[in-house]
Amino acid sequence: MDRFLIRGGRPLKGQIEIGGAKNATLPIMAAGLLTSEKLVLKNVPKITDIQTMCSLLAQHGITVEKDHNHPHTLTLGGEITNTEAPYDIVAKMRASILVLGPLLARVGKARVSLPGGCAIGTRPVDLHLKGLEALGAKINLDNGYVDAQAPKGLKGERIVMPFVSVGATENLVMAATLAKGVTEIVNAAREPEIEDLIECLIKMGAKIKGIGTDHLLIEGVDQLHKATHSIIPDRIECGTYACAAGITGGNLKLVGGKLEHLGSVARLLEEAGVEITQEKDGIRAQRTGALRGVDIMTEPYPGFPTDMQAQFMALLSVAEGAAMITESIFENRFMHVPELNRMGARINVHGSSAIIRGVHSLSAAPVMATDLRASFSLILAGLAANGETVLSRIYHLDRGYEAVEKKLSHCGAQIERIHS
Ligand SMILES: CC(=O)N[C@H]1[C@@H](OP(=O)(O)OP(=O)(O)OC[C@H]2O[C@@H](n3ccc(=O)[nH]c3=O)[C@H](O)[C@@H]2O)O[C@H](CO)[C@@H](O)[C@@H]1O
Ligand SMILES: C=C(OP(=O)(O)O)C(=O)O
Repeated sequence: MDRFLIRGGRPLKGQIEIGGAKNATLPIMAAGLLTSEKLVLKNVPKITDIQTMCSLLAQHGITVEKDHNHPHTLTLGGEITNTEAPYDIVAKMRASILVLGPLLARVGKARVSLPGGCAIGTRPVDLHLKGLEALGAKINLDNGYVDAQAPKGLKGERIVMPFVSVGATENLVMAATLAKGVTEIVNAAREPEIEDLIECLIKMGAKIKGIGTDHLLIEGVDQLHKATHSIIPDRIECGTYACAAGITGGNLKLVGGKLEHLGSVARLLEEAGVEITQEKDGIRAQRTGALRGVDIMTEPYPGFPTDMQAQFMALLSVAEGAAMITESIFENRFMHVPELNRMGARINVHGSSAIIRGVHSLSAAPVMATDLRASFSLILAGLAANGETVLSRIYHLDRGYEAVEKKLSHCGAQIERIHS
């Protein structure tokens, strides 16, 4: 298992290219199941979650062509020959559940392994299943699989989501594109990644109104067709590197980053002492003075994203004063706390809130990654700490961040991947 060796204490300066958003690419690749015509995707990040989605689509009969001259372009196409999403692939990546809606809509059946929980929470998929049932699917759970059937096709319906779910909204929007009649989704998630999915579906011929709002109207069509789409920049990768500039007292240009997608992350970075400015081709993140403690609550977009919580906690661990982070989305997303504390942070967890008392400096230690964003919070701590930090289990990180060591080294960090 690979590890990172980080020698901290150097301010990061320079430019980092922000890649395409993982959480937009995954549902958009699943949307490739909605047509047999070619879907050309540009700005696709080179990360292991995308490889996993390629394997899953291949399992369903979809070919995924890579373009060696354009390593961030994928072309999807072909007929669905198999409707089973097996446990061994779904267990690697929960977003595999996103093939359920498209398979049902296109061929009227799907058998998808239940994803189960993961390090950050139990993460049920009941809203996905109830929504698809409302569209007319018959769903049974057997032997750990969702067995879904809609032999006569899906039918548009009004669905009121009891709370906001990104994945359920995506599954239902995709399913509704080929349903008969109109589907209305009330209290839909409105993350930029959902807007990107909808933009792509519209290019494929879908009829969707309400883009960017929590109220979507989808008029089903008979079929979708070929399209070319470029994935939006990853706002979480962008926010993560902005935290790297902040925690090291550096100055980074985040090429391709979009302020409009950062939303409350930009405001809270500013309040914490990291200046964020939109430039012509990206965002500049620069620490201008001391870091200050700020209080944060994770919420659905446009609120503060749970996917930035761990990285912000690392930043606040060396800020002046106290801060409180409340995690309202996932019940177990503080696994990085004991590891940060082993590096000298002073963080106490009380239920869904963590109190962070800022310390003057962190010290290097061997630490272990527990999930994707927790991994990066430990890299941030390692970049700020004195001495050598060794971060193990970085396969979590490789799920969602492309070429981390290259991007950071280019800006003056000392970080090395140790293969073992
Ligand atoms: C691939 C992808 O895009 N992943 C993102 C997506 O995950 P994901 O789509 O899994 O997250 P959801 O928005 O669905 O989850 C939000 C909350 O709702 C709960 N829930 C969800 C569905 C359901 O059927 N029942 C239920 O109870 C979840 O357990 C969680 O507590 O949004 C999360 C919240 O912004 C992000 O952290 C993930 O990075
Ligand atoms: C939690 C995340 O991803 P996933 O939903 O794929 O586990 C994430 O991107 O931080």
